[in-house]
Amino acid sequence: MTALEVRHLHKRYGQQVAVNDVSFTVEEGEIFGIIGSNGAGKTTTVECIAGLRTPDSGTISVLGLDPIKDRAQVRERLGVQLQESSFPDAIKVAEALELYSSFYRKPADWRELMELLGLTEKRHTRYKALSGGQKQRLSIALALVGNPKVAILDELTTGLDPQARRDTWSLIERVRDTGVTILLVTHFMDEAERLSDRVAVIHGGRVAAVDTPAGLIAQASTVQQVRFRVRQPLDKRVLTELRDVTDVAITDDRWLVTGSGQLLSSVAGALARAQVVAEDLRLDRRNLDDAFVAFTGRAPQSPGPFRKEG
Ligand SMILES: Nc1ncnc2c1ncn2[C@@H]1O[C@H](COP(=O)(O)OP(=O)(O)OP(=O)(O)O)[C@@H](O)[C@H]1O
Repeated sequence: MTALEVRHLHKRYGQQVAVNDVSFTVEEGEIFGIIGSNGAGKTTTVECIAGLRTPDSGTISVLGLDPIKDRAQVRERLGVQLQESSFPDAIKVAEALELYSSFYRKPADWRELMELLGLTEKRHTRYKALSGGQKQRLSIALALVGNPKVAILDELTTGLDPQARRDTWSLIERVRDTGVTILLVTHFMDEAERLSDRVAVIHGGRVAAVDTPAGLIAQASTVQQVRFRVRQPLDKRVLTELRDVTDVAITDDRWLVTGSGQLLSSVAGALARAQVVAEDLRLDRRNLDDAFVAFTGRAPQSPGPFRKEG
C-alpha cells in the first residue's frame, strides 16, 4: 500500500522557486531517502508533506489524507524530526517525552522509547546538558512518541561522530522493522546508500532520479575502471585491443584500464593469455557519490565536523 504520494508539487518563496514539479511515492514499510545539495528543495518538500507549509500547487497524500485539510488526523499518524530541533534548555529527557506523548490520542509507551533510544540513563538530565548524539536521539524519540505510521527524519546524523552515526542507523533499521515507513532526508550519500530501499535525487527543486541505491549507481556507471600492478613487461596493446577497453593509463607499475561491459573479466582473461601475473587486480566500486555527481553535476557534501558523543 502507498504510504506517501506527492504529485506535481510546486512551492516558491517570493521569486525563489524552491520546489519545481516534484512527484514521488513511498510504499508502506519503506525507508525512502531524499538526497540533494544545500538548497535543493528537500526540506521544503518534507515541510509540505508534514503540513507545515502550504504548497502553491500539486497534491500530497499521507496514508490517503491531505496534510492541510486533514491536519489533525495526519498529526496522529505522522512523526516529524526536522532540522535543528530546539527544546527549552531546562527540560529533562523524561519530562520532554512525557509532555510530547500527552499531545497524542494513542501515544507509544515513552519509557520503552527512552530505553530503545538508549536514553534511560539520562532521563533526569536537562536538554542543555545532553551531548550532540543524545540530543539527536531525543529528537528521534520525540518524532516517534506519537506512535506514527510514517516518520520524517531530516538530517538525522548531522554533527554526530562516526560511531554515533552507525548506532543511529541501526536504530532506524529497528524502527522500520516495527512497521514504520520512513522518509529520510540527507545530504550524506553513505547514509542514504546504507539505509534507503529507494532514493530520490533532488536537484534545483526537481527530481533528477528515483531508484534503489544500486539502481542509481548502475544508471550512472556506464564507465568502469580496473586497476592492477605488474612487475613484468606487458605490451599495452594486449589491453587496448580489447573491445570493452577505451583507455589504458600506466604510472610506474600501476595500470588503470577504463572501459565498459565485462571489463574486469576481459582484462583478467587478456592478462592470463599473455601469461602476466597481475597484483591487486580490482574493479573500482562505484558508489552513490558517483551517481550523485552524475545526476546533479555536483560533488556531495562530506559529513563535516562532528561533535563527540558524551
Ligand atoms: N523560508 C524561506 N524563505 C525564502 N527562501 C527559502 C526559505 N526556505 C528555503 N528557501 C530557499 O528555497 C530553496 C530550497 O530550500 P530548502 O531548505 O528546501 O532546501 P534543502 O534541500 O533542504 O537544503 P539544505 O540541505 O541546505 O537544508 C533554497 O534556495 C532556499 O534558499
